[in-house]
Amino acid sequence: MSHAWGYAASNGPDKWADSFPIANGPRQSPIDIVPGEASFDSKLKPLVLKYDPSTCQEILNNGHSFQVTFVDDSDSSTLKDGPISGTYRLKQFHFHWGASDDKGSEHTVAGTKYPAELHLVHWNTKYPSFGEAASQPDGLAVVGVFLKIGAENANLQKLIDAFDSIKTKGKQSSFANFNPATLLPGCLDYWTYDGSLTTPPLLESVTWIVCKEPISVSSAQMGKFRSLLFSAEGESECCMVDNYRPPQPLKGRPVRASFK
Ligand SMILES: NS(=O)(=O)c1nnc(N(Cc2cn(-c3ccccc3)nn2)Cc2cn([C@@H]3O[C@H](CO)[C@@H](O)[C@H](O)[C@H]3O)nn2)s1
Ligand SMILES: [Zn+2]
Repeated sequence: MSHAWGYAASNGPDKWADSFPIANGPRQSPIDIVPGEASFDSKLKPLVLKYDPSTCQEILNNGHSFQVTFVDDSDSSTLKDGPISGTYRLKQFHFHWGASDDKGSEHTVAGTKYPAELHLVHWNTKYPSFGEAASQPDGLAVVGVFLKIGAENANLQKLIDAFDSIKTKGKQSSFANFNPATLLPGCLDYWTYDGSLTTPPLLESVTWIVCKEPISVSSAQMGKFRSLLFSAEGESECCMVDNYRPPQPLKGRPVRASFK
C-alpha cells in the first residue's frame, strides 16, 4: 500500500501495518475501556482546559475527517494538569463517526460503540513544534469525548453549518471565534492511558484522556456528518463514514480513572 491510507477495505486499518509497522506496536490506540478494570488514581488532577475562541482559524476537509485548526504560536488555548505535567497547546480538533448510529467511536466502553467521538489534539510545549512533539513519548495529549444520540446540539450545529464549504477533500474555509469548550461535557471525569495517534503515522506519543460523560448529538445531525465526502471535487463521490480505527490490544497497559 502506498502512503494513501484510508478506511476502505483496500487501504483501511487492517492494511496500515504494511506501510506503518508501528501499527502492531506496544501502545496503539484506540482501546476498549473496561470500567471495572480501570484503577482509580487519587493523584490524578482535574483537567484544566483554557480555550481562547480568537485562536480558532479554519475548518477543513482533510480527506479523512473534518478538522478545526487553531493558531498555536502562544499559550492562548491550552490543556494542563489532569494526568500530564507542563502545558500542552491545542492544535486542532476533529471527529470520527460511523455509517449508522450504532458505530463510529474509536474508543469503546465495555464493548459499547458510540455514534461518534471528538478528539481535541494538544502538543507539549517543552518541544518546539507539533511535529517535534509528535515523535516524543510525552509529546501529545488528546482529549476524547463521546457523542451520544439525543437532543440536537446547538454548538455542533455551528460546525455543521460550515459543511457546505468543505464538502470535498482539500476544501477549507475560515472559521472564527468558535469556543471548543462548548463541546465538552459538564462532568470532566476521565480515563487515561498511554497510547498513539489513531491514524497514520500512528506515532506512540499520545497521553489519552477519554471523558466518561458523552455530549449529545441528534440523529439528523449525524446524517449531516455523513454528507461530507472522502473524495475530492470531480472524483467519484465517496461518503465520509466509518472513519474510525477499531480497538487495539491493550498489551498490559494500565488504564487509570480520575473518579471512583
Ligand atoms: N485521531 S488522533 O489520534 O487524534 C490523530 N491522528 N492524527 C492526527 N494528526 C495528524 C498527524 C500527522 N502527524 C505527523 C507527525 C509527524 C510527521 C508526519 C505527520 N502527526 N499527527 C494531527 C495533526 C497533525 N497536523 C499537522 O502535522 C504536521 C506534521 O507534524 C505539522 O507540520 C502541521 O503543523 C500540523 O498541522 N495537523 N493535525 S491527530
Ligand atoms: Zn482522532
